[in-house]
Amino acid sequence: MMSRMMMTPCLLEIVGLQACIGAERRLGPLDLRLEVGERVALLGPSGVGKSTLLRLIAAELTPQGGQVRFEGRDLTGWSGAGLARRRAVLPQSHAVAFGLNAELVVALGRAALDPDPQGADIVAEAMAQACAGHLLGRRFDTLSGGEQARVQLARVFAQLWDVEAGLLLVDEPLAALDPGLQLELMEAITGFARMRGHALLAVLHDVQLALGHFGRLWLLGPEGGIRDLPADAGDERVRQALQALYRIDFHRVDTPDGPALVPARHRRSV
Ligand SMILES: Nc1ncnc2c1ncn2[C@@H]1O[C@H](COP(=O)(O)OP(=O)(O)OP(=O)(O)O)[C@@H](O)[C@H]1O
Repeated sequence: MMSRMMMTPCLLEIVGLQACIGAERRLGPLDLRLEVGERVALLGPSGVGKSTLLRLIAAELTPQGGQVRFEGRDLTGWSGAGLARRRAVLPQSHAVAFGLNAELVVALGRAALDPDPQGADIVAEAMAQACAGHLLGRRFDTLSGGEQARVQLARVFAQLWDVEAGLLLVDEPLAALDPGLQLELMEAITGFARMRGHALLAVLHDVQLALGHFGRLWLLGPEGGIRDLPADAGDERVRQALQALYRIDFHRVDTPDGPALVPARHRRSV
């Protein structure tokens, strides 16, 4: 793996990226790198600009300054179809045409790809992998929030099903799910990415999921800068940085799964 990563150019390179956040705040300038197969959780307080950054990386927004390079090429040099073959985006909210059934929504993930006789099988397998196999034939707009989230996850799985070393961008993919399903889908997402060598960048609010399933944390603060730290609950720098970010204390506790950071009941005074 190491020799492959040394030979492969950086998957995603963010150089001096700047953007507006609402009317008054700015994001950046940011300099960040994501290598092939890496897993990074993007954390920060609500409204700080996480989705905005993800949309800049997805080429859905244009920066005010700087560059996002994907596979060595500025995003402005990619066609929509070219990007769709190499990276998939799961946004925080989805608008879906009235009346589509679940497998049609999943098949939309492959709409920009060449026609494939295996397409229907891939859709069914992607739904199974996203714990949505039982929703085949159901109308999307009759599904619960958690069921819709699984179908949308299956859509991005279908898009990158037969791609290697691509990029998966997901924005709060587990927000509408119960704790058991959160864990199951977190493992489905990381397992899917690991098997194909995809890099994964996920906006999350759950610190424990971020620490347990990712290699690095990008901590986005209200001043528009990012701290890049290992996703290691045993690292005191991580505890300190999370405390400053969310303005709460975190207790470090030992669990059978290793160290964990648990929010304290009192608010931090400074
Ligand atoms: N289209 C838009 N027009 C105006 N303001 C916007 C727009 N999109 C986002 N914003 C503002 O930019 C700021 C950052 O929004 P963003 O969705 O990136 O934050 P976030 O960190 O992802 O938040 P959350 O954790 O609550 O999802 C917010 O104040 C938001 O109101």
